Amino acid sequence: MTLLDIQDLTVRVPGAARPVLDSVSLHVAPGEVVGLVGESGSGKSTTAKAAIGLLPAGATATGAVRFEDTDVLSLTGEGLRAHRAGPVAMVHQDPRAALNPVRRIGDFLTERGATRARAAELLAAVGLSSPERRLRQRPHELSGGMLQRVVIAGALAAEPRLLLADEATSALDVTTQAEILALLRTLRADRDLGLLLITHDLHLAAAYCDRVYVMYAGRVVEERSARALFTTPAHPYTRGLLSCSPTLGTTHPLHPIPGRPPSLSDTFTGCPFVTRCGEAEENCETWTPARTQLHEGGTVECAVAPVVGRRSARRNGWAQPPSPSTATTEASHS
Ligand SMILES: Nc1ncnc2c1ncn2[C@@H]1O[C@H](COP(=O)(O)OP(=O)(O)OP(=O)(O)O)[C@@H](O)[C@H]1O
Repeated sequence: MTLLDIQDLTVRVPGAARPVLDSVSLHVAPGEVVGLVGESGSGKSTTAKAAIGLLPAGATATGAVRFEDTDVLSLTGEGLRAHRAGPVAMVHQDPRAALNPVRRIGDFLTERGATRARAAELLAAVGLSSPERRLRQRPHELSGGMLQRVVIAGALAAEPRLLLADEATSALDVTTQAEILALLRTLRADRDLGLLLITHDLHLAAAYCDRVYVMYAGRVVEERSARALFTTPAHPYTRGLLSCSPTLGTTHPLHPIPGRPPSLSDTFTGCPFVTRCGEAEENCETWTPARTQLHEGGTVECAVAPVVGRRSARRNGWAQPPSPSTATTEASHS
């Protein structure tokens, strides 16, 4: 069963030379923790917001966003409000932005439909001690980590089935970050909650998620189980992300990916990553890579990456094949 099912979602905004999202497909099942990873501007937040029917101003969308039996993109008015207030909840980076500084924590939770007793239960469920006392406190009396727990309690008030966490731990110190991520994992296990974890940190996603989608320039360039992504990353961009982010206990030098991600005014005829890729070949500038199914599950969108799981390092191929003399074409075309 799938909770959230996004199929070939393409989103365009006025004035942009290329789509913000380009044929994005993504799914989340109940009780699954799914990571969405990529540099700034790759389209992670736009993808997550599409799940609550929130598109950029003036945007046009093609493709489908389904939540259980609901066609999210066709929702309007009361139906859209009910969708956002009910089965899907979103938690952002800065908990202070979500909380009114002069209102008590109890007010924040009761405004979300919880009774006083239920509000105390929710605070206990997110690991806050002395919940009755917390209900009477104001945001400035709590630390950033405690406030993020309050915001998560507020998100749980409507018993959501999917939680979208958009850089929800990025502003916290590492210890608190680990505690909040552990809390989210506990909540998904206890409540069969689907969790979409948006982060720029691939190591963090690999540690906490079941599956991970890697986004670049509005496209999903790799989708794998977290373990496979971490041990045998297929896309040169994924490998670049792994080698430029530090991990505890390793001393190897970091290798930043050269250049910058493309802006919405940049267009490409071939692979969007070609100008930053150390493995690019001539055809990569001209031909769109095919989205290839990997044998052990998942997909990669790179023509020159070896197909993971095969004995021989054969190529994935192109959506539109270049001349037969220069590449092998055996991919399942997207
Ligand atoms: N309302 C909007 N109008 C125009 N462009 C937008 C709008 N919202 C997002 N964009 C553009 O779409 C692209 C993707 O943005 P998005 O916020 O989804 O990326 P992201 O991967 O979440 O980045 P970040 O990690 O910085 O939040 C960016 O180039 C951004 O500037």
